[in-house]
Amino acid sequence: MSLMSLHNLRVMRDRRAVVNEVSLTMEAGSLTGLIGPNGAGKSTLMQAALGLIPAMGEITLAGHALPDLGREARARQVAYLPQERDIGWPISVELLVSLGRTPHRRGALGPADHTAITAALTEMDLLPFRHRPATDLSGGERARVLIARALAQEAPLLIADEPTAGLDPAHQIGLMETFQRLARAGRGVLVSLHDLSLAARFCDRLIVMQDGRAVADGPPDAVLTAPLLRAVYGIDAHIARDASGLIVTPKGRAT
Ligand SMILES: Nc1ncnc2c1ncn2[C@@H]1O[C@H](COP(=O)(O)OP(=O)(O)OP(=O)(O)O)[C@@H](O)[C@H]1O
Repeated sequence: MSLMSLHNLRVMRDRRAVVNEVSLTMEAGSLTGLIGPNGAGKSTLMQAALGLIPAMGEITLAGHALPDLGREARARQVAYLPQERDIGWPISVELLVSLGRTPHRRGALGPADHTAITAALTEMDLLPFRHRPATDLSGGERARVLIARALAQEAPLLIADEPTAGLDPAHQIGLMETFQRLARAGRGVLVSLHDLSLAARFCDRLIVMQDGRAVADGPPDAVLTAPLLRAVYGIDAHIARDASGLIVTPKGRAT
């Protein structure tokens, strides 16, 4: 059974289809990158798949039609990292990460909750910050706190919208390694990215969006070709390969 399945998903904004008849499935064990230019519809697709905005089409989570699942059941099935990195209140890093456990508990935090919170803080390199107000951290550190909250949720599917934005190179690579580990442990991860080399190196599947449509879907080697990059992004790119995978370097705008 797939973790998530979208069939003919369509989202209208100002009478324009910004997600247009997209069908896809997310399987356990897959780290899937969602790529495409600004405005292609990546964030809208993610929000619609989670039921956060109105959409037409069918959305299934773990075999259940999305409308049949309550908020908690959805949150046990899928964790979401939005593109916005706002943290509204000066609560501690640890307390904020503990909110990821909300769908799993009725009362006080139990041993499984504490284990998940500590694991998420460790994974995101945040143990030294755990007692600090989350609002006092740098932009990249705050991003890691919100990622840790999503990891603490321990949902079978993680949907992350540009999670590497604002992270330094070491933490970008560390985060993609975390996602890769989660996928290898049997979870599904859908992540939108603008760094094509990161996408190529770590994802086992790439879905390319352009003008609301999914125009390519497959392994990075098959998807990231010079003609596709020219057609979708309007760039000429140098595509090379080393031991770690494809390296995609934009050279300039296509003429
Ligand atoms: N609330 C809204 N009202 C009207 N149009 C919107 C709204 N939100 C998004 N859009 C439009 O929908 C389209 C898709 O936006 P979306 O945020 O999904 O793109 P994206 O692929 O995530 O882009 P980016 O890479 O810049 O984050 C864009 O043209 C955007 O202007």
